[in-house]
Amino acid sequence: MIEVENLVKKYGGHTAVDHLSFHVEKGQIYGFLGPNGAGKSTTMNIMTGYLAATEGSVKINGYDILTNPEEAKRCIGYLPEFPPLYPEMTVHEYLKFVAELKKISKEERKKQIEEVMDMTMISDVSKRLIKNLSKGYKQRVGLAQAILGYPEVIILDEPTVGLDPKQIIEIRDLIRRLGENHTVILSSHILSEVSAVCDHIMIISKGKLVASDSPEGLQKLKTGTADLNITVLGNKEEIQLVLGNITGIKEIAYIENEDAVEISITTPSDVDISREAGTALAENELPVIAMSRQAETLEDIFLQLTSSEESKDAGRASDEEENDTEIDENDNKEQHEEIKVTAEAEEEGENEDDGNI
Ligand SMILES: Nc1ncnc2c1ncn2[C@@H]1O[C@H](COP(=O)(O)OP(=O)(O)OP(=O)(O)O)[C@@H](O)[C@H]1O
Repeated sequence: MIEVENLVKKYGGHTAVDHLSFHVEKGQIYGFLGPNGAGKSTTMNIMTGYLAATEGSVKINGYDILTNPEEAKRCIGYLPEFPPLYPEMTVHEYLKFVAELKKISKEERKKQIEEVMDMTMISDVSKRLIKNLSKGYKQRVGLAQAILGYPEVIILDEPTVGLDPKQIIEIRDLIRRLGENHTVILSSHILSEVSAVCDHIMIISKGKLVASDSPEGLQKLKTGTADLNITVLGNKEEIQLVLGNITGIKEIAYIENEDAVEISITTPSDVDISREAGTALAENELPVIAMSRQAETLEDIFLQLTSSEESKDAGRASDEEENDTEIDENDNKEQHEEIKVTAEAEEEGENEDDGNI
């Protein structure tokens, strides 16, 4: 359904997307996960035809986004990180305008606008000016415009960013429902977000794909170990003798302080020796003054896969600003022109301007 091959995007001297390849199959929810600056928005902007790639290709249902943009774009609904909303329009006017841009037939338009407003729960604000809506409602309007025309693929860039917990749950539910009839790709820098809704997770770091699997498959990347840290009053030799009788320890290290010893123990994640170790040390009059156990989580895997790249990213923004090119503006030109041509959206209904929602 979507084939991304060897995608590269360079901003001046900086490579934001670095030979990225992946395929997206029909009818699944995909999560594009990566820390800030990993290249998620850039990739989505290229996939949706907002931005030109430096190298590589994107095919949507067999249509190349560069050479067959109209056919390819018809298959996609896109909610960018900053949705192109028109603050002076009412919600209904805006959706009507988008429906026209998407060339939805006049007969279909009214029905579809009502359906998407219903799905995104914005019918009650249809006559409000967009500028007076809260962030959560604006996001829903952005989603509604992406769904209009019922494209096969819906691409959502950080759809829950800036929303409150209740709104996040509502948007997640909506994404799950969308996943029943559409292929959905969403980006996020929060692991819990993608694991909550996605069938498949692609982890991107510094423009490269570092993992691609189901949430269950990613669990298998765990090293399968747990760390137990114990601080004991006593001497190292005595402690070594006591702990030497306990089975299940993979690795053990001791740091001697003045009158205490800090012990770091690694065990398989399904082996918990904390009770046995605590009891044995106490029975041998070796008081335990601190103990903590930590099993590896999916977060740890995400951090391991991405953190080595992150420090290199620090401070890059300023260099990039200097090197920035005009490419983006030119890429967006086509869209702006398209909007200008059809910007005579008809007035409909009253512009109720009665406060924030
Ligand atoms: N127009 C631009 N000019 C120069 N550098 C850019 C431009 N747009 C993005 N970048 C850089 O490219 C890299 C990838 O940015 P991108 O916005 O795609 O990342 P992201 O994963 O979506 O991050 P975020 O979650 O913060 O939006 C970053 O280092 C960013 O600073």
